[in-house]
Amino acid sequence: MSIATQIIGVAEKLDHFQTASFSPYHFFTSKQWAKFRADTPMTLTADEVKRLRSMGDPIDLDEVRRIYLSLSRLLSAHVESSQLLFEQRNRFLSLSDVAKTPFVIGIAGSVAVGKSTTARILKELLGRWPSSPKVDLVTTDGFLHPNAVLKRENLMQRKGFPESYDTGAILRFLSAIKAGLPDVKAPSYSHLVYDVLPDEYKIVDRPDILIFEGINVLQSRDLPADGKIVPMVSDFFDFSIYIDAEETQIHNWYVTRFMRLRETAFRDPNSYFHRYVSISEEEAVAIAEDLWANINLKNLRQNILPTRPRADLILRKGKDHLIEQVALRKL
Ligand SMILES: Nc1ncnc2c1ncn2[C@@H]1O[C@H](COP(=O)(O)OP(=O)(O)O)[C@@H](O)[C@H]1O
Ligand SMILES: CC(C)(COP(=O)(O)O)[C@@H](O)C(=O)NCCC(=O)O
Repeated sequence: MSIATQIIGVAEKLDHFQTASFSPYHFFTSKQWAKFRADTPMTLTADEVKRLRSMGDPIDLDEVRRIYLSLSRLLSAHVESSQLLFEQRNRFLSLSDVAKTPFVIGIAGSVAVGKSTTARILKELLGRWPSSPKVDLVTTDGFLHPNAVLKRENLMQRKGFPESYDTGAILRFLSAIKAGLPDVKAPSYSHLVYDVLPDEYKIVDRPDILIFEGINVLQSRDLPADGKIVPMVSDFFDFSIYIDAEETQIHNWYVTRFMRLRETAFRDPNSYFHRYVSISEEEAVAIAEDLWANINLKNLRQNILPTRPRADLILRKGKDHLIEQVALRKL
């Protein structure tokens, strides 16, 4: 057999591993996925969905019915079984008065892919299941280093890259949450001023579920030279979701959103991007293209997309932010 034929043979075998039977995931079309909602009642109204969606995301009640009812039903099954396991373990170990720890769901994906909308819809839906009346949502942008630090370290062009976050603070926050501590503080970020808000915190007080959303939540860490084992953010997750879409789609959503923000949020004189209101449309598109190509796309390719295989569930979007395929990790 020639070397070329052998190489093709190996390539075909590798390709075979990518097919469904060798994949660690079950794949569903959105139509198949929609059937799993069974008789889950729709607990949101069209107006609530409008209020929860981010700018430019056309999600409506049909999409919630198609995708999110099945998802909230599946997640609530996971929450209930982990609560049951918690009780059984306490009985087994004769432990009493053990603080209940929140079920933590991580949501990852590119800038502008629509993580915030998914997180807010899930928060509302999950909060209406009897097993999880209290659901909190925290985004990782609050854990970014303040602009003053990023400027000093020459990292303003690396906002969103692993080194722009205070990973130690994220790990301390999640450790406190998983220890069942009351009144844990999460720092806040403002997209308007494009910076962390000093002395503004969200208090997370022993929710049933914590949704932790951000581009970086499935990232691993380099092993430190001293050989000490450091936990990863995802070590604290009970379930993780990656929101996925073609690079060209996300690029389009990012630039379109930037141009719409120019008509709205950027008009506020406090907006970090206020100076882009008075420039020409062509110049503004060029700024958005530059931010996309030099920061967010690089980050997507280098640090975000490589984490996709670590997710328990991958929601794959097509055009108009509509979910076309759902991949669920086999148990
Ligand atoms: N410059 C900005 N000014 C105001 N709001 C913004 C700005 N950039 C992003 N946002 C809003 O912040 C939220 C988070 O955006 P992003 O981090 O890109 O994640 P995603 O689009 O995946 O939710 C979205 O609701 C978005 O509309
Ligand atoms: C703040 C972000 C890094 C998103 O962070 P996340 O909420 O995912 O932690 C992102 O919105 C951002 O500001 N990126 C830098 C380039 C830009 O201005 O688009």
